[in-house]
Amino acid sequence: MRIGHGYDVHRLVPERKLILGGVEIPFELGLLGHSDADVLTHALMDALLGAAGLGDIGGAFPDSDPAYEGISSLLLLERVMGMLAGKGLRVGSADMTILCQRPKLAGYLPQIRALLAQYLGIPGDRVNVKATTEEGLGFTGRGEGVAAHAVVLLEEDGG
Ligand SMILES: Nc1ccn([C@@H]2O[C@H](COP(=O)(O)O)[C@@H](O)[C@H]2O)c(=O)n1
Ligand SMILES: C[C@@]1(CO)OP(=O)(O)OP(=O)(O)OC[C@H]1O
Repeated sequence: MRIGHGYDVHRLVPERKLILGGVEIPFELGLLGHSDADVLTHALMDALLGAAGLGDIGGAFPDSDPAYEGISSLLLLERVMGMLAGKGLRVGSADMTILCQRPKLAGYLPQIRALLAQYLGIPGDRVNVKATTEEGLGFTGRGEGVAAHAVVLLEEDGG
């Protein structure tokens, strides 16, 4: 069994979409990035790559490469899952936390969880997605950005 942790931050700005775990959330601001800036999926991919000993998303999908401009992070997650399969690894479970002052995310978490479980190839009860504010403190508290943490367990095929 292998464990991995991922963390990512993206800035909230006008005229961008707010996409978290592949789900578009209606809000007046969205996340800035080279890709779709889906901070939750980025943290998840970093946890998966970390557990597999495969580095990080910046190494796998450089933000200097125009091929990734505006790309859906779910497509990148699909590629990460292919990299894990190539090493004989599958996901056991995943737990994630989104740090976000606004908007309220509770109503979207079940949809995000179901979608990510599908991409991870595991039942929904092996995936958990939580949201918390940071009580108005720091950059997430001021609404300047959204951060996400992810922890995953990987299992070896046949293990
Ligand atoms: N953007 C957010 C942040 C939090 N929630 C939900 O509210 C609960 C309480 O949050 P605290 O930061 O006060 O602990 C939290 O457990 C989430 O369920 C949310 O929906 N959206
Ligand atoms: C996802 C990638 C893809 O180019 O771009 P960004 O959206 O800028 O996101 P970041 O979290 O900075 O990770 C780097 C890149 O891998």
